[in-house]
Amino acid sequence: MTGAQGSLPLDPAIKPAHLPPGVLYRRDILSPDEEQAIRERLDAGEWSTVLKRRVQHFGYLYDYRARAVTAEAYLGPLPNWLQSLGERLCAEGVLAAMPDQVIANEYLPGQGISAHVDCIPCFGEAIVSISLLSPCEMVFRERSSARTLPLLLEPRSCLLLTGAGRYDWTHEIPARKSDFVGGVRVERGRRISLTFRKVIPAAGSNSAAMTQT
Ligand SMILES: O=C(O)CCC(=O)C(=O)O
Ligand SMILES: [Fe+2]
Repeated sequence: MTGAQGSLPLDPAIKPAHLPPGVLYRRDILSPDEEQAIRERLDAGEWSTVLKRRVQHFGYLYDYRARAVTAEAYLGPLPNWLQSLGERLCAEGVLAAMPDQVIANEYLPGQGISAHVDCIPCFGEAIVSISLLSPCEMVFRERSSARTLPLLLEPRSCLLLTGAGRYDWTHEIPARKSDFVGGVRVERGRRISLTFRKVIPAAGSNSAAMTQT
């Protein structure tokens, strides 16, 4: 456990019973101005098209095929703006340790990410995803049962995965153009997420039982 869990204020609208254990959700970690500044920075950078969705990797390159982060994958320190965001996550008690790897994911309406557990030997326990621009639903599935829990990720919100929510539940973003939330259809637009992780040194390849997209 990170020890950070207790200090992250839970969003009062999201009851803990509606989230897997170890998963915390918080709105408005970014201001609308910061959100736009991040979008501009990313769009000024180079989006990779190796996957169906576009991605940018910072700190370390994650090898989706080998499911590994090797020492050769080191790209250099996080750029200042991501370093500052990582420091803010630590200062606000979301993360206990500075992240050193960030992946920006872009999802156009109809795009998603299939059910997976983030690479266990590659990354530490705490994983944070910050959402930008458009809402979309994330679905958690308990690996030992058929239980599923949906969570609407709103723009500028922050999601923390630790403990069972990190290891014993998969998470996915269904590839849809809209989501039904509380009986209301919510259209998706272009969404960007920033996922913050800490690389485990000399990480090997992941176990065959895991999927990482
Ligand atoms: O887009 C997100 O919020 C989640 C991304 C994700 O699960 C991942 O990169 O492993
Ligand atoms: Fe993930």
